[in-house]
Amino acid sequence: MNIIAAKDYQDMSEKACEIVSETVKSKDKPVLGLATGSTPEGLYQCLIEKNKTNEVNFEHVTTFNLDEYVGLDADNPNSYRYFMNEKLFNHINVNQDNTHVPSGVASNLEEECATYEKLIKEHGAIDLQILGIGLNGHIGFNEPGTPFTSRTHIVELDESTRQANARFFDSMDEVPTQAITTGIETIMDSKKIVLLVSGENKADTVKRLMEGEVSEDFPASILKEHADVTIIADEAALSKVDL
Ligand SMILES: N[C@@H]1[C@@H](O)[C@H](O)[C@@H](COP(=O)(O)O)O[C@@H]1O
Repeated sequence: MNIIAAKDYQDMSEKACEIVSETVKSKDKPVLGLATGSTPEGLYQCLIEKNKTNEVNFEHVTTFNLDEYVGLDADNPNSYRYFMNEKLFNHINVNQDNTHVPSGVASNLEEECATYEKLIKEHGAIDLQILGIGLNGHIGFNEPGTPFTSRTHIVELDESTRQANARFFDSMDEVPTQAITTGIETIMDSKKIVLLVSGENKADTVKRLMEGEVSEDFPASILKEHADVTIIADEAALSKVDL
């Protein structure tokens, strides 16, 4: 794993923005894997700026998001589709038809998982996958215990994950209990992975990622076995590790 130490959240976002921009510029039909959560918001803001100044063109870009809550549709402000439209897609020149987020309201969710996997395969592979990380080491919504061989599937969300994400909802009762997520193997199939981490509350998570063993108890640990992973973490997130 390649570690890039960033000064703060802004610096982390700008460094990630450079890598995404380079990937988009270097491919004819770039395929990006995108993440939600607070962590990549600064990256998306930076990409919007670069698109405005014509530095980066998203015309031929295809995107695949990692996950979606079961039961929330695109019009629900807490759905990840809504988040992506608001935070990125509505502000760049991407063809909306080429932006993919699993549907959490599909009538047959198992079928939706298989269709989503197939769609990714039809595009070859994800050139660059952006990841955040949950406090318990989850990537996408792959909670501890998820087999490393998993592909897109339905998950029961950990109580700790529901609590961590409750800040976006009016009450804990409204936080969905299930999600649809690309699997760990789906993520590992990406050609390049960039994991973003910011803030002191993730310092223990980063320490475990860097110093702990590879185990299904801590899903992100599998990233150590990928040939091209870069972690961009700010000083606060790195405060408990010796580099
Ligand atoms: N499914 C998402 C993850 O993809 C994300 O990485 C994680 C961390 O979110 P944040 O960046 O807000 O800490 O939250 C959610 O659970």
